[in-house]
Amino acid sequence: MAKLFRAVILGPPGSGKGTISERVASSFGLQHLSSGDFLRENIAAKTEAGVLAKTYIEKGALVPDHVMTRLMLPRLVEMTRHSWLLDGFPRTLAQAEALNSACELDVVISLNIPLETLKDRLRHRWIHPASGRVYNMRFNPPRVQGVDDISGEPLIQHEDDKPEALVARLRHYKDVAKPVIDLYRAKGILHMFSDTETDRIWPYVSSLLSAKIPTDLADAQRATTH
Ligand SMILES: Nc1nc2c(ncn2[C@@H]2O[C@H](COP(=O)(O)OP(=O)(O)OP(=O)(O)O)[C@@H](O)[C@H]2O)c(=O)[nH]1
Ligand SMILES: Nc1ccn([C@@H]2O[C@H](COP(=O)(O)O)[C@@H](O)[C@H]2O)c(=O)n1
Repeated sequence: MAKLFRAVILGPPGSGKGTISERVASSFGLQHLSSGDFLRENIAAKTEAGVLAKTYIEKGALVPDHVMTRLMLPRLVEMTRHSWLLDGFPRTLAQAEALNSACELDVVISLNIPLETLKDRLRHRWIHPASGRVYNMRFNPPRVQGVDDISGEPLIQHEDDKPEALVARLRHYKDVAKPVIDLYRAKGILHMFSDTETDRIWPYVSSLLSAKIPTDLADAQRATTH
């Protein structure tokens, strides 16, 4: 069986992790696990972790490391037989060390996007909660404003995308992300991408993964996901 491929995508809120992760999943057949979406699923299901996490997310704060690790690592065990791309976790050094003790990563992608670009993107982000489909009134608008293209259900904006919560998220992200980025740079697996447009970053991410993911694995993964 071809060696499985494990990757992480890092970046501040609004940097395009979800957008690029969907393209990676579609192009290379990796399973995309978004920690933010998984948290929101747990919040909606009123699980113990979800109820606790909600109190932090509403304040634009990070969920404590032990809660995130206890939530994410068992989910990764369920995905043991798949190649995957992890989005939004790890967010802190403690989370990165917990992840590193559980599995070996092949690639870490880090998105470096200007602050004003992030603010503008999140101001115009609309989401269909049930599916997690993400829209942007300037980048990928829905056919009908405020309505999900597939289900016809209403779109919402995340509370923590609102400007007052966003400033806290962005300031805090910088403080906690640096040691994580330094850790993966020291491991020699960090690949940093900087631009204001996802469409300009994507070709470089795609080339990197094409070089790193064994062809037989990519073909096998695509076959299972299409
Ligand atoms: N204008 C513009 N919007 C973009 C671009 N790339 C992504 N977006 C939009 O910007 C918003 C943020 O993109 P996401 O992919 O959700 O970013 P993220 O890093 O996953 O954000 P979090 O979930 O908050 O961590 C979404 O509404 C995207 O549709 C781009 O190149 N230009
Ligand atoms: N490792 C993480 C991941 C997420 N959070 C909290 O969830 C919110 C939404 O996450 P997105 O990836 O969709 O932005 C985020 O703002 C954090 O409050 C976390 O605490 N730790």
